[in-house]
Amino acid sequence: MTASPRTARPPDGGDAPGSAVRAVDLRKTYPASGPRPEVPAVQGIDLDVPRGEFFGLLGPNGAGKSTTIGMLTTLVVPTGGSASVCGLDVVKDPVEIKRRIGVVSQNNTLDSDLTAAENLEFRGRFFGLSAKDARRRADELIELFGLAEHRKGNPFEMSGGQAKRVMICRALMHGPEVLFLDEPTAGLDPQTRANLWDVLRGLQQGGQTIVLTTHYMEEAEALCERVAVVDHGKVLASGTVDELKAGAGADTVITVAYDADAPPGVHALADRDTITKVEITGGQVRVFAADPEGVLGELVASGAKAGVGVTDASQLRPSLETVFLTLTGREYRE
Ligand SMILES: Nc1ncnc2c1ncn2[C@@H]1O[C@H](COP(=O)(O)OP(=O)(O)OP(=O)(O)O)[C@@H](O)[C@H]1O
Repeated sequence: MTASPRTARPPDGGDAPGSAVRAVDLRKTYPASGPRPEVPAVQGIDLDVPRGEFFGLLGPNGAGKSTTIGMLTTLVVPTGGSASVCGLDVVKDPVEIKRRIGVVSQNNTLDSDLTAAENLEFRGRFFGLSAKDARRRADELIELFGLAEHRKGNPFEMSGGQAKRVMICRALMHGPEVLFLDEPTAGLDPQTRANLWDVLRGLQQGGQTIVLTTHYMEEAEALCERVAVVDHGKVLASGTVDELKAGAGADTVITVAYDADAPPGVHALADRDTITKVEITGGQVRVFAADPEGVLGELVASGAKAGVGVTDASQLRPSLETVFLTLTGREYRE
């Protein structure tokens, strides 16, 4: 399916120059509450998303992605730095920004008293469309998103994927300049996720600027033109997926777990030109290699020579996962 709602471009209808989203040293510290200390959820994030781009904030749970999206969509008040959306300041112009953006949150926030179509029409009316225009726009989106069979359905009796499509339609009712999606495919099965990816790709091909958060590496790789990798409230690296892979995560990462301390032979690997680094933690050895040929075999052979068995082994080719490993020294956990 190719979704390209007509009104999803900037209001001037063209390739408006400039940023759709900008953040400079953006910060949010949630205050202490009772025994809970304050939480520095976002600790100085810089972003610059041009119009028309598909941009992703990628990071594990708790990295600060939702808080960042919350500030950009004016729901969370920053405690430091600044941010603008469509050239408008998120603190000074929240009402005007809300007119210019669409937001799809993680949870189903559709109105259970209304059908799918009524949810859309209600949103259209809220944004000032006449009843006739709201119905026409809702029909158009329902058709585009393959929801015709569900137009009279209750949004809480639909599958997760169908409800998410209705939420995306609702967010598009007023032709927003920027569409924000917070973890749009979290909890969906792989087939439904792939279908939603097609929907989102179609939207972007129609000119829609999209900012999404995800903790799925493969989602960011599949959809985003540029990605910011976030962890502990900070951007660790940003760029196109290829740039990121060619930079921090250019190596293949070979990890071997032994059933005892790493055998002495593995230290020698670090001297080789094609090996960037070797990390040894107890019985685990992780080798970052520009050329991985033969490395895994050598790690197994070193173990056998020292009478140490291998309990686990993996080899990751350069990907966002190796980028994350290289940047943080930690494996990426969803
Ligand atoms: N309202 C709040 N009050 C206090 N702490 C919060 C609040 N909202 C989030 N946090 C904390 O801020 C940190 C960042 O959370 P945030 O939800 O922004 O991360 P995330 O990357 O979106 O993770 P997830 O995908 O799990 O939502 C976490 O430690 C979280 O517990």
